[in-house]
Amino acid sequence: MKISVPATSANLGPGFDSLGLAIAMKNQVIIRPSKFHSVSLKGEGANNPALKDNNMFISIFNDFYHNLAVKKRHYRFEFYNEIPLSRGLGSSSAVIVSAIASAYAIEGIKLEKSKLLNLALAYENHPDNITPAVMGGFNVATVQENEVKFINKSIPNILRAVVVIPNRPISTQLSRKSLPFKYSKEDAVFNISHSSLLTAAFMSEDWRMLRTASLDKVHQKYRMKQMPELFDVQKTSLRSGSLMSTLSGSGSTLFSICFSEDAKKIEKALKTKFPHFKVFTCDFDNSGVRIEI
Ligand SMILES: Nc1ncnc2c1ncn2[C@@H]1O[C@H](COP(=O)(O)OP(=O)(O)OP(=O)(O)O)[C@@H](O)[C@H]1O
Ligand SMILES: N[C@@H](CCO)C(=O)O
Repeated sequence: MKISVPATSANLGPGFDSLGLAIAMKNQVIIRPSKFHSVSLKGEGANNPALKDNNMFISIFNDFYHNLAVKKRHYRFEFYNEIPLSRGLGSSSAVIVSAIASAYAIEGIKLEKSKLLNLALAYENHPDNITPAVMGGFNVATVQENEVKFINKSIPNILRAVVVIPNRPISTQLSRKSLPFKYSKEDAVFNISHSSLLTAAFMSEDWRMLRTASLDKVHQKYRMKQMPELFDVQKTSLRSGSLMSTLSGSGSTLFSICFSEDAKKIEKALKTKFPHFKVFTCDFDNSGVRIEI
């Protein structure tokens, strides 16, 4: 059995804890019955001992498998990870979603995507990464009475993502602590109006509106101070033709959207100016989690 889950970029500027989309970069796990439990890791995190000894996937998988399995079996888990850890590309959401989906699929129990999403919420209480990880595409989501309420839309292939991944991680937990406890009414109104405009721009495919709509006063400036070079990455991307450029999730990745024909030019400008960062262009993912039995 093979499960794959896409990387995700959350917030998209003003949509803190609410907006997110999926890109065509994924983590995959192949699970086979085996005489003993065993784990192999390739790609991102392969040299991280914590992922071998105390793997978040295995612990979440076990939470579900022990309740669902009629007859417990051993498995070999082969992980092929493209999503870097703690860089704001939804690595934790991908693990949560794939672990829950795997436990159900291995027992042959059908799991609706909406139920998977609500189960994932117990492990990550903001829905902006888990929703695109499950659904793919662009998503607006909120949580009401422990349920994710969301609207999803596919992203057309006239657009591409340009991704800049710094060589240092930022932990989501620590990054959230750097944010203010209170905001002024002006900042709240600024983000509500921009987040609404951004959502309307995605729904109506008014891509020229993204540059204005993606401005934010709630989180980016506080977080990007930890890595001031990111302000320069953002400026360079916008000057080179991006439609929008925002901190991805809690960072440290800077995420830009552009018309497909502009992607190479923007990628080149960023690579030239920031040779120590990983820069690449990428398609969007409109499918979300995939299970192949
Ligand atoms: N492939 C993986 N296998 C096992 N655990 C992982 C894997 N990827 C991430 N994790 C777990 O998730 C943690 C990273 O979560 P964190 O929320 O800080 O970053 P992120 O999800 O990449 O960023 P963001 O939420 O801003 O998009 C890691 O420290 C590790 O515990
Ligand atoms: N909305 C979350 C995304 C990262 O998990 C944040 O900004 O902290």
